Amino acid sequence: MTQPAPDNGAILVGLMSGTSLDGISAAVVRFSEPDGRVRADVLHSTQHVYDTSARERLQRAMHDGSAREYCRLSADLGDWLGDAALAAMRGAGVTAHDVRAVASHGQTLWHEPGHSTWQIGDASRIAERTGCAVISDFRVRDMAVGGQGAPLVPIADRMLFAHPTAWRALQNIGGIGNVTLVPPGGGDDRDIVHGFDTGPGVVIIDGVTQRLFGLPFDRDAAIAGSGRILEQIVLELLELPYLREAPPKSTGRELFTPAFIDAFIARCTAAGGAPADIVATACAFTAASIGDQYMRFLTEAPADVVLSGGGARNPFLVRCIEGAFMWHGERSGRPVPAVRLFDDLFFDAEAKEAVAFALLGYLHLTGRAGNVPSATGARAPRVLGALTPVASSLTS
Ligand SMILES: Nc1ncnc2c1ncn2[C@@H]1O[C@H](COP(=O)(O)OP(=O)(O)OP(=O)(O)O)[C@@H](O)[C@H]1O
Ligand SMILES: CC(=O)N[C@H]1[C@@H]2OC[C@@H](O2)[C@@H](O)[C@@H]1O[C@H](C)C(=O)O
Repeated sequence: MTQPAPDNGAILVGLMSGTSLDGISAAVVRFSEPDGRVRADVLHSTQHVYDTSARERLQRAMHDGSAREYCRLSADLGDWLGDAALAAMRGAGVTAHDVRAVASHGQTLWHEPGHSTWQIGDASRIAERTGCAVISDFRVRDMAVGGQGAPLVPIADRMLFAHPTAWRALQNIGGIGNVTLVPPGGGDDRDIVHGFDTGPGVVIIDGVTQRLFGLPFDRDAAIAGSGRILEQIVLELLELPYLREAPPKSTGRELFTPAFIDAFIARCTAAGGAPADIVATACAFTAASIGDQYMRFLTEAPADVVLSGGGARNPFLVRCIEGAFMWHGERSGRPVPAVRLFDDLFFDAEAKEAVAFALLGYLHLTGRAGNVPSATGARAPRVLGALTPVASSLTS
C-alpha cells in the first residue's frame, strides 16, 4: 500500500474522537501535491454527537472498567466510527471505491508518557462498515521510539496551516490545550517545529460547569460572562508542576481528573467564589496557563495565534486569552500576537483534528513519517499507524 499519490490526488476520511468526549469529527479530504507541497481540500465534514449512554461509557472507561467492558466498548466504538465515516462520505458524495483509506484516531482511554498510550475503536469494524482500508493506532509507534505519542497534529500545522511570511502559533483548545509553533511557509522541515500540550483546554471549564450547573458546557459563556475572576486562585494554580515541565510534554484527563475538579471547586468556594465565579476562574486559569506556557517555552514570538477546538467558541475564554497575551506583552516587551480564529482563515475548526489524522493516513500510505520528533521527543521520525486492508472482494 505504500505508493505515491496519483496525479488527481487521494481521498481519505479522517476520524477523531477527542478528550472532551463530545463526539466524533469526520472529514473527507482530497490530498494532492501539485507543486511538491501537500495540499488538502476538505470535501465535507460532519460531527457525530455521542448520546448520553455512549459518553458515560467512554468517560467511565477512562478511570475504571473490566476486560469485558473494554472489549465491548472498543467494538461498539468501531461501529460508531464507521457510521461517522459513512455519514461524511455520503455528505461528500463519495463511495468506498473513491476512498483510499479511513484514518482513525479512535478514543484515548489511557495516556502515560514514558510508558504507554491506548486508543480504542476497532479498526476491523470500521473497515467492514465502510468497505475501506483503515489506518489506526497512530500514537504507539512514536511512543515506541521514545516519544510522548502526542501531540501528532504538528505535522499538519506545519504542512497545511503555516503563515506565509511570519511565525505562527496554532493553539487548539479541546479537552486539553496544545500549541504548535511553525515557521513561515509550508513544507515539511520538521526540525524547527515545536509543539506541546499547554495544559487544560476546556477540561476544567466543562468539569466545573457540569458539577455546579448540571450542564455539559457553558454555551457561549453565558455563566462565565456573569462571574468574577478569583485572581489569587489563578496565580496559585500557575504553580502546577505540569506547567513547569519543559517540552516535549503531553497530558490528558489523567491529570485533570474528577478529583482535580472537586479540589478546584473547594478552593474557589473557600475563597468566597459563587458558582459563576468558579466557571469564570476556570476560564481565566486556562487562559493564563496558555500565556504562561508561551512565555516560558516558545522559542519565537509568533505574529499571530490561531485558535481552534471547541474552546475557541467560548467568547469569555477567548477574551481571557487575549488579556493574558497583553499582560505578558506589557511586562516582557515581546510583541503581542494577533488572536485569530481558525474558521476565519481555513475551514470549520471542528474538523481540524480529523483533517490532521487524514493527513497522517495519507503520509502512511505514501511511506512518509508522521511524527515531529521536536514535538513528541521521539528519537526519530517514523511512519505512523497500522493498516487494516480493504476486503479483497472490493479490490478484485
Ligand atoms: N458555543 C460554545 N460555547 C462555549 N463553549 C463551547 C461552545 N462550543 C463548544 N464549546 C466547548 O468545546 C468543547 C468541545 O471541544 P472539542 O470538540 O474541540 O474537544 P475535543 O476534540 O474532544 O478535544 P481534544 O482536542 O482535547 O481531543 C465543549 O465541551 C465546550 O467546552
Ligand atoms: C493522548 C491524546 O489523545 N492526546 C490528545 C489530547 O487532546 C489534545 C492533546 O491531548 C493532544 O496531545 C492530543 O491530541 C491531538 C489531536 C494531537 O495529538 O495533536
